[in-house]
Amino acid sequence: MLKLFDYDRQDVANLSDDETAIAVNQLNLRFGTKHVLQNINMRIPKNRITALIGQSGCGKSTLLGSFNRMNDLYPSCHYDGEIIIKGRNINYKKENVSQLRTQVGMVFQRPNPFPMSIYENVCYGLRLQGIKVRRQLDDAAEQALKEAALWDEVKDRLFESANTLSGGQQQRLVIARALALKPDILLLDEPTSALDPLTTLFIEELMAGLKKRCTIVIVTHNMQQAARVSDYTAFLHQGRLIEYTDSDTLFTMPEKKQTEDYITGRYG
Ligand SMILES: Nc1ncnc2c1ncn2[C@@H]1O[C@H](COP(=O)(O)OP(=O)(O)OP(=O)(O)O)[C@@H](O)[C@H]1O
Repeated sequence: MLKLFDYDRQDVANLSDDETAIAVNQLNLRFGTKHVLQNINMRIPKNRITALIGQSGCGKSTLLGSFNRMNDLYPSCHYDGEIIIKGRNINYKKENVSQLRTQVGMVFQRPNPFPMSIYENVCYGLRLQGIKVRRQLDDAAEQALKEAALWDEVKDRLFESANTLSGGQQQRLVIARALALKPDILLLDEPTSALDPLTTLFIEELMAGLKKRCTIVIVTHNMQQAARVSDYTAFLHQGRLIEYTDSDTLFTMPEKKQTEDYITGRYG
């Protein structure tokens, strides 16, 4: 299978702190009495793409949302264990969650541009940070739109409503909005499942380029996509991390029978 990007294969079981973007230690998460993530331990490497795969309901999105405390939005959610990002345990009660979410950006399945212009969408987070200087906003918007491979398509219509863009353009706009804040980590929750195959490939190529500047974690139901774009893949089953290794090994020589059953389509 053709990989979009070559990489030096690292052993994710033995990453040093310097090589690690996210270290998860003994993470347990419950919604009410439902134990959704069970004793998760993993290290996600910096500047690589890591895919989370598994059957519907196995906890992929919940694990992804743990990396920027999205699950805090649900009052029934309780968790313990550590998630270390840049030396800080982000599960610490006093963590500054809005600052965390600028460092750890998130893009969802359905493109969700705000009902405002293309330009204002990209500048939204910067304005919240208090940046007012027009030149600074212009430069940041241009850079983020270029990084999201959207600049050429929108540079002459920056002040039109974001709703006039196609679905694929809207998803790249949402990526640009996150990139404008210079995140260290980008979380993508099924970012292409609402897009056509060509647009999907375009976004996959974009991801391969983006990992030079940030760490990417992606939830996907599409195993071809995981095999194509990710350097590492974690397979979850009923809230447990069953197998986590480089994607070539996971998709060609999985160690666990449950992984093999899933990737060969025997269940899920
Ligand atoms: N806010 C919530 N309140 C209660 N239960 C929840 C909540 N969010 C998720 N769950 C439950 O937690 C479990 C894991 O859900 P999650 O969305 O993480 O799975 P997933 O693997 O991402 O599934 P899918 O592939 O279908 O999106 C499911 O049983 C789900 O019903």
